[in-house]
Amino acid sequence: MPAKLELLPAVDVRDGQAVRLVHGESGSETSYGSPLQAALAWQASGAEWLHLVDLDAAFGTGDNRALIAEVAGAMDIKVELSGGIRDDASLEAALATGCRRVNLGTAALETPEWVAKVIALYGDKIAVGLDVRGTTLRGRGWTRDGGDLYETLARLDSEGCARYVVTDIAKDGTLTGPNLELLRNVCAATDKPVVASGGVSSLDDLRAIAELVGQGVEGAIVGKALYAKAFTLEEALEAVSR
Ligand SMILES: O=C(O)c1ccccc1NCC(=O)[C@H](O)[C@H](O)COP(=O)(O)O
Repeated sequence: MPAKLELLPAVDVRDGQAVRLVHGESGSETSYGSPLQAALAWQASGAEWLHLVDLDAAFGTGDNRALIAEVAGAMDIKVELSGGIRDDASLEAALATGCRRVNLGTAALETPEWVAKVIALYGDKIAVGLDVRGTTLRGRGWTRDGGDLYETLARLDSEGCARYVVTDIAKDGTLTGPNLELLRNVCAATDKPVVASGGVSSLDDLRAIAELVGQGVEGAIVGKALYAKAFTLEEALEAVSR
């Protein structure tokens, strides 16, 4: 029997606040208060993972490094850390938070040699975020084109990348449902586990993603739907339990 789908509630941090964006666009923020309170609430609701994003570091508008370290340090659950991790210093700071793994995005597009090096050094502590519009990757906080999804995926696979976090930017923060076709296509192109991100709006969306576990989907990140109270995390965990 395939494993159950892992759920990763999201805490995206901008200017010290937990926020959700629409299509990842800077300026489209809705604020949801303290990132630490949000993370503690997801943990108390039974989450096994937290997806924690430093949006300022992703956009190059500063960083929330101290706050991110405080939130990650307060968690008993596994943390996946994303946003602006592009060189040795930012990677070391991210790993020093005690997070279970980091997502590299822009670096995989702009400094492939460095990414190959850290994949070899850190193994499954490194995931790569494949953030796409259509099949074109986007970097620098999703603001710049960065090449073809499937060419980059083949390169990263050949370098031993352990896992991919796949986001359809057109869906992200919109509550319009995940891009299941994209997930199926990426799973068909790699043997490595895939974490789905962007667009989850309902328990049925989560059940539909869970149907793809046998094809290689390991987890689903859920942001806006939880903050908008479309369902509770407890309901979501129950919906994907087997
Ligand atoms: O992860 C990043 O580095 C990032 C960079 C720029 C804009 C957004 C970014 N991440 C957003 C997320 O990871 C969301 O939390 C996630 O896709 C949840 O989406 P949704 O369920 O649609 O709110």
